[in-house]
Amino acid sequence: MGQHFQKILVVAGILIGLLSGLAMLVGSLLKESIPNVLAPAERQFAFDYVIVGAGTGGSTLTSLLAKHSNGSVLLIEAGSVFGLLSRIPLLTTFQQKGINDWSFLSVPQIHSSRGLIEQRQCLPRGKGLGGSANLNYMLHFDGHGPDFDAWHQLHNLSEWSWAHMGRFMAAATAKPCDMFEIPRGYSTLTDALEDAQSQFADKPWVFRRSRYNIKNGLRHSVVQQFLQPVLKNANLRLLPEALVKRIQLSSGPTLHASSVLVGLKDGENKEVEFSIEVRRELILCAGSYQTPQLLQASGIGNSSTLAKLGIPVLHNSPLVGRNLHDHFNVPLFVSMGVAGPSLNQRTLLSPMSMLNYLRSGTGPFGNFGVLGHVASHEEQSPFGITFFGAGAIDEAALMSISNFKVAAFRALFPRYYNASQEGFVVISNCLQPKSRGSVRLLNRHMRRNPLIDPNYLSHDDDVACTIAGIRTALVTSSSFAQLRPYIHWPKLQECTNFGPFERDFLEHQPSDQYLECLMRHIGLGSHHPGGSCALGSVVDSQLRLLGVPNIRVVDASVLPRPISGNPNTVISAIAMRAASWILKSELLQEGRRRQ
Ligand SMILES: Cc1cc2nc3c(=O)[nH]c(=O)nc-3n(C[C@H](O)[C@H](O)[C@H](O)COP(=O)(O)OP(=O)(O)OC[C@H]3O[C@@H](n4cnc5c(N)ncnc54)[C@H](O)[C@@H]3O)c2cc1C
Repeated sequence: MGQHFQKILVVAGILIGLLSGLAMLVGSLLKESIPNVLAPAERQFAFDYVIVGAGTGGSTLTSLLAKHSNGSVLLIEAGSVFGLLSRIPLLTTFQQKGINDWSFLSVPQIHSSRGLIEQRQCLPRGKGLGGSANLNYMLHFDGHGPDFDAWHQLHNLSEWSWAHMGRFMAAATAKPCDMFEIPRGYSTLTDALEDAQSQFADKPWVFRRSRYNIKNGLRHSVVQQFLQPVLKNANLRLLPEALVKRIQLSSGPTLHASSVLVGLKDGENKEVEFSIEVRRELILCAGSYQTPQLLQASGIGNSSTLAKLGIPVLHNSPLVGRNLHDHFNVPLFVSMGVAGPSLNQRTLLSPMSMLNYLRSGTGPFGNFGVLGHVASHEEQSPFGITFFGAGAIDEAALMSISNFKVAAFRALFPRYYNASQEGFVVISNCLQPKSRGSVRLLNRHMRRNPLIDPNYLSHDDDVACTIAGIRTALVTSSSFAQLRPYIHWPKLQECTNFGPFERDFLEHQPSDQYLECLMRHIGLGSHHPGGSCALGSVVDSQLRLLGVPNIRVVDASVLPRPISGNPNTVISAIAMRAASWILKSELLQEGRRRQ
């Protein structure tokens, strides 16, 4: 039944894709071809700004430099364009493990992931224009002021306080008409969340219905918001399907990046390499895994680690690749005794669902199914709870993107075989996890994946904080009673020592030991990695690499601590902040030249 359901989803997706493709005008497809591609004859040119990676950070930054700078800009991206599938919100997970996903796997985890094959987590990352912003679940988060103030307090980074960053967040946020918000009354689950908001008004909890980067039923990512409008600007060139393999440094008055070595595959799949000269700045936007990979492969990192790998050290920067952080999610399935409607075969195959999507971009195909969130920002245990309105979870589809072992998947979703099930998934996490991992190299070849160790749950406080989220008891509160919910506490063989008996699951909350065991078996990474070239330790307060100031890092790797929510818009805001400094320094230089 599971595979049958997946086929139905794929067929429905293809149908909708074809029809909406036609309806959206052939023009939207034509836009997919990339203008201003760097011609072979232009490879000898020097560029004022060379930007590596066209993801969230890279696309946002490129748009501002292409618009406002007097210099030339080259954007180098390892992938090409994303297809139409990336734009249909509900079908976005079908891109994972495809050509637009780097499809990384973590190293085997020590403290978690015991229900996953080889204890390894899937770590999807977008590849192509838009990067992970075109692979992500499109959820928007307005930012949380105290996150930025904490950077300021802990690292003395006053330029990053909320007083400075608030307006950049506002500028990075799409206009309300370019977003989609789950409306009131969308389903019985959203009704229950509204009721819970009043019932728990005395708690320091923030309730919000999901807001998405979706416009007219289609993903509206940094590509549409920022990159597309500048693609034809005369000062911009793009180099797609090109991998930056090495940064070359020169000494001179100060140590600086002078060029990058680029590799691309020719028609016969042979590697062609050439160098591109950097005149002013090299800006790394390759994301939390590949920015530290590229730096280390180039000889910029911890000197003793690099020496052990036989990589000549160009610059000792001991903390490159350290401090990697990510949220860690614990999903629990809740079946309901009433109609949601939740995401299941019946809803998806209803002619009204398809009609609504084709007519107005609304209905279940027009969002990703996450309906709302609850966040508690208490200092001790800041936790988040996400409500994903899916009743029927397709086994083959989820297993392929989660790396679950069959037994773990079936314990988590015991009704996996019922494609018409009504229900939802409650996902708890710690908003400020303290566990820290690393990005290291196996060797210096950029076409080899780096060794990524998120080191989930290595800090015990993360366990306690996540348990606080699971124990909020929202689902068992009277606000949810109308749904006739039943929490399916997973009956994992490995956790039976801690698990209560069958009756106790109904009557009591399971013990902390059981919840911890569960978490260490079935918890999944959130795909929010950050911190591997952190502000204050690898880059200075203006994101310049300490010791090599004409290299700037503008992506999630600069986040010193996790973001208390979804990070995408924050990364765009960081890119805007970086652009303001770059443009200001241009103005200053010009002023000096004129004097
Ligand atoms: C499955 C998934 C779901 C998510 N859901 C959400 C969500 O709902 N809401 C939210 O806010 N966030 C979400 N995120 C997180 C968010 O999308 C990322 O945090 C954000 O996009 C990271 O931006 P970035 O600029 O750091 O890196 P990326 O966007 O990953 O960009 C890096 C780019 O660099 C390119 N690149 C890498 N190495 C090289 C090289 N050597 N040479 C040339 N190019 C290179 C890559 O191909 C890529 O395009 C999700 C992420 C994933 C993967």
